Amino acid sequence: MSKPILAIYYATETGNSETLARQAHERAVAEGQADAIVANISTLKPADLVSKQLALFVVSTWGDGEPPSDGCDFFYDLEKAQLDLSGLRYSVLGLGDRDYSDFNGFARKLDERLTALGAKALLPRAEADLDYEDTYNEWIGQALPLISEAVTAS
Ligand SMILES: Cc1cc2nc3c(=O)[nH]c(=O)nc-3n(C[C@H](O)[C@H](O)[C@H](O)COP(=O)(O)O)c2cc1C
Repeated sequence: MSKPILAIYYATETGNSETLARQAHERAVAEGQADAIVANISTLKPADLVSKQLALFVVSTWGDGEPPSDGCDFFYDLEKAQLDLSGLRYSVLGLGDRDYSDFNGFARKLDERLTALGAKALLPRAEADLDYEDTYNEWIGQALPLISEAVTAS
């Protein structure tokens, strides 16, 4: 199999998740993942994930535990899809607000669905509140060494 390329996807309504995903991408490139890509989740079809080996998802939650609008089509299709994602290692960072009853509901549903399709979590889902910087820094700080290890071992 070819060297894994890191793909970072974001789903956002007001841009916070995109900002963090782009920061994560810059940091990944600086730390050696030169071919890493960053993209809106709306550009992704669930079947595309079958051929991916490493992915990070930065997603917010809207409505009451729902995806932001750019994540709706992807997640609707992912819920219906019957795919073997056992070749994929991934992690989800959720952005939310603890004042909502379904805190980080979409991040949780996405994580659970990826696991149900056979994908393996590189590290547990992180759930950030409105002050998301510390949670983001801790999550990306843990994720990137694991990604480097996975690339080196492949
Ligand atoms: C109308 C509205 C609904 C929201 N619903 C939820 C929710 O159900 N659960 C949650 O954890 N956060 C909820 N949030 C908080 C957002 O997820 C949070 O502000 C996040 O940082 C937005 O990131 P984005 O700019 O990437 O969309 C909601 C915010 C608004 C304004």
